[in-house]
Amino acid sequence: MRPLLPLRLRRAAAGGLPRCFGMARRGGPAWRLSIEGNIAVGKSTFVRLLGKTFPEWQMATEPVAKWQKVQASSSREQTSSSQNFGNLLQMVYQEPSRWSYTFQTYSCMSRLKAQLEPLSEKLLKTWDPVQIFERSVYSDRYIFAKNLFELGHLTEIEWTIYQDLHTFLLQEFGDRIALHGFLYLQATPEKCLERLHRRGRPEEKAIQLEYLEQLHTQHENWLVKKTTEVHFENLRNAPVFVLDVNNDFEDDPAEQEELMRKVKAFIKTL
Ligand SMILES: Nc1ncnc2c1ncn2[C@@H]1O[C@H](COP(=O)(O)OP(=O)(O)O)[C@@H](O)[C@H]1O
Ligand SMILES: Nc1nc2c(ncn2[C@H]2C[C@H](O)[C@@H](COP(=O)(O)O)O2)c(=O)[nH]1
Repeated sequence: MRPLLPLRLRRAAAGGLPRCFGMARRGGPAWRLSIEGNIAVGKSTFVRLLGKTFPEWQMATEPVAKWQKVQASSSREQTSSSQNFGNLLQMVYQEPSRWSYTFQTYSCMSRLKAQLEPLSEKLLKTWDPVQIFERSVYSDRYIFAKNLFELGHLTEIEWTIYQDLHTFLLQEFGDRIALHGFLYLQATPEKCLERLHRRGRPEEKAIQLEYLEQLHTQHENWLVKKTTEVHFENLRNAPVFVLDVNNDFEDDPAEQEELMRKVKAFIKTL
């Protein structure tokens, strides 16, 4: 593991003034936060609310549609009718032992690409730019891949190769993919199951409460209890802000305002 400067100093070295100097600035390095949380806890809904409240911020949503329709990369020569290789999300739920390694490789790559996206023109003109990511390369490993290994859907050799690849890629990309903090949307597994049923994504029909309980425990161990062994210094020290989203805030403007106020206050502490 390469030694890293504390994030504030790295931001300063990269040309932007860290907030501890108390000055807003335009176009400097952005604050980069990931929204984490269980399946159907409300991450996409929350990201939409952030987008509405802070239209100048840049949002990277989780590329679920890409996992539902895997296609060859567009950088190669393309015909107008791109070939569809299948619904990997459905495949991993139907046959987890066969498809978990493939899924984690693909999801990790898509998260890596999202975290490498440059700042948009709009964000470059913004005072105190903020980039929001729906999940991260870290939840890929410390929530999903870890859980699939513990369930026996990733073999020892697959888990070893995945971790080796993950560590290598994250070290290679270093600061370019660094995050300054995490917003953990927390709700009971029962509440998540209720919302999952309400959303009605066909691939998720067979998900049982037990799976959401396992993922809930993985989130708590990583982000709250900090008992998950992590392999990146900057991750160990990254601030985590826990937001209780058990309440139905979708139709409650006061609750929405309070949540947005908390996010702004969290960013001020970074
Ligand atoms: N706070 C909330 N209160 C009530 N319903 C919610 C809330 N957040 C999300 N939902 C609903 O729950 C379902 C899952 O939300 P979604 O944002 O897609 O979750 P995620 O992105 O975490 O998987 C959607 O039908 C959404 O409308
Ligand atoms: N096996 C994995 N499944 C994953 C991963 N990331 C997301 N998912 C699944 C969970 C949901 O069914 C769907 C979208 O997630 P939301 O929580 O946004 O609804 O994709 C993963 O890394 N591995």
